[in-house]
Amino acid sequence: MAAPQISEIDVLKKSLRRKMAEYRQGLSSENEEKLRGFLLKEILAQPAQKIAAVWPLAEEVDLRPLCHALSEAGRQVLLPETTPKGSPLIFRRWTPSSSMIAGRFGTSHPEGEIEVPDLVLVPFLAFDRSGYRLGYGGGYYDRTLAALNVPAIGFGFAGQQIDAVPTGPYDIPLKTIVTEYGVLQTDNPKSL
Ligand SMILES: Nc1nc2c(c(=O)[nH]1)N(C=O)[C@@H](CNc1ccc(C(=O)N[C@@H](CCC(=O)O)C(=O)O)cc1)CN2
Ligand SMILES: Nc1ncnc2c1ncn2[C@@H]1O[C@H](COP(=O)(O)OP(=O)(O)OP(=O)(O)O)[C@@H](O)[C@H]1O
Repeated sequence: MAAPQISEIDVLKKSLRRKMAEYRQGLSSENEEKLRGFLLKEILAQPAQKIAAVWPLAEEVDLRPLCHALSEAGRQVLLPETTPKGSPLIFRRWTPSSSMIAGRFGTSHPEGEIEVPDLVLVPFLAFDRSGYRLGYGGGYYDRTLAALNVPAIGFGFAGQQIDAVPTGPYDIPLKTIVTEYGVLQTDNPKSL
C-alpha cells in the first residue's frame, strides 16, 4: 500500500517541478533585496550562531549578500556540500575569503571545516500555506532536517506559492517562510 502511494506522489511532484522551474524564470528578481532584508532580520532575531545558507543555483534568490551580512554580524555561515543521493547534506564553514569548489548537480561548496548548523535556510521551487515545499527532487533537505532537528526557514518569492504541494511521508513542513512581502508563520503542528 505504502509503496505505490509514494511513487504516485513522486510522479506528481516531478511534473509540478518542471512547471514551477519554468514559471520561476519569469518571476522578477527586483524584490530580492527586500526578501534578503526580511530574511536577515528574521535570522538575527534568533539566537542561532551557525547558519546554513545556500550558494545560488540558476534563477534562485541570491543569498550571497546575506552570507556576507551574517558574517559581518558575527554569525557563522555554513554552506551545503551536495552528498551522494540518498544521504543528508553536509555543511562546511564559509567566510568571505573562501574559495568555492564545484560539486554535484552544478552546486558548489567551500573547502572549510564540516560543522553542524543550528538554523537551516531552505530553498524551494514551490511552497504552500502549511509550510510544505517542493525542492529539486533529491530529498536532500527532508533527509537533512529529519537528521538535524533544528529550526528551518524557507525562502523564495511570493509567486512560488501554490494551493497545496503534494506531500509524501518524508516531507517536513517549514514553520517559517520568508518572501519579498515579509515573514509567513505557517500553522502546521508538524513543522520544525
Ligand atoms: N542553491 C542550492 N543549493 C543546494 C540545493 C538547492 O536547492 N539550492 N539543494 C537542494 O536540495 C541541494 C542540491 N540538490 C540538488 C538536487 C538535484 C539537482 C538537479 O539538478 N537535479 C537534476 C536531476 C538529477 C538526476 O538525474 O537525478 C535535474 O533536476 O535536472 C540539483 C540540486 C544542496 N544545495
Ligand atoms: N528522510 C527520508 N528518508 C527516505 N527517503 C526520503 C526521505 N526524504 C525524502 N525521501 C525520498 O526522496 C525522494 C525525493 O524527495 P522529494 O521529492 O520530497 O524531494 P524534494 O523535497 O523536492 O528535494 P530537496 O529536499 O532536495 O529539495 C522521494 O522519493 C522521497 O520519498
